[in-house]
Amino acid sequence: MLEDLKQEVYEANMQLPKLDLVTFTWGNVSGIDREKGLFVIKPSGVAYEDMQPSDMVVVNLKGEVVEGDMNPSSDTPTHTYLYNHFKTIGGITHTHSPWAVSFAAAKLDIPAVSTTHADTFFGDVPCAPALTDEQIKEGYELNTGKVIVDEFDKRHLDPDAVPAVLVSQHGPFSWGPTPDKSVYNAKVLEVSAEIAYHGLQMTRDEIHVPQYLLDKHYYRKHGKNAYYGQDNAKSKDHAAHE
Ligand SMILES: O=C(CO)[C@@H](O)[C@H](O)COP(=O)(O)O
Repeated sequence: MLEDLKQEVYEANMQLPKLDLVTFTWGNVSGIDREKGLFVIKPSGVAYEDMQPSDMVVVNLKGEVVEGDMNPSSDTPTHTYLYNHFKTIGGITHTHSPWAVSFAAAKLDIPAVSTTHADTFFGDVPCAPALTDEQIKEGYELNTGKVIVDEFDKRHLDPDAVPAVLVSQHGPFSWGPTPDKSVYNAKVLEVSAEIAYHGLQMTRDEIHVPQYLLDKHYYRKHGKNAYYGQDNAKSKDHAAHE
């Protein structure tokens, strides 16, 4: 079942060590077949060099394993929650990449301070709040997903415009239309976090990129303005400035 998707998710997971995004097994990538309502995720705790496409685990949107001999990633409840609530995404990556985790440890958003960031993320990448004791008792991974979605709802953020988040004291989750794209976004996030950290250390000045730059990059990437639909007069006005 889903052999092509297993191959695609396997190859995306193999990128994590190659891109220096993981230590040991501290990362996972999944991909979804929306028509079948099933997603594929790497097995938990298996070294990347020992992993095979056939080891990938197939999970339904209730988070139940429907095929696979190994346990799915321990972050499967979070992937499940995100696929159920962010309907446009096709792949999710989670890592413990150190620069992004440093901002998560400090409970800080990653500020948009460079075009490196703005080319991929339309604005600051939010840090979702730490889970309460009750949420942890209810189920850490499940509530990690809920905390992410609640934070995006609270900030009125479009997950396609900002395809990543930090979970306090845990680390980054990124997503995209494909597993491969979610890994790309994870790497851009890590590089952006390192740039932001150094920029913030070097000056007390305001270093956010100007809003028009975020708008411009979003327009170039999505062919529409973040705040306006295609048919809005302002978007034509905005396009005139491209
Ligand atoms: O933070 C944690 C565990 O505490 C997880 O993110 C694991 O690091 C992911 O490992 P897999 O279960 O995917 O192998």
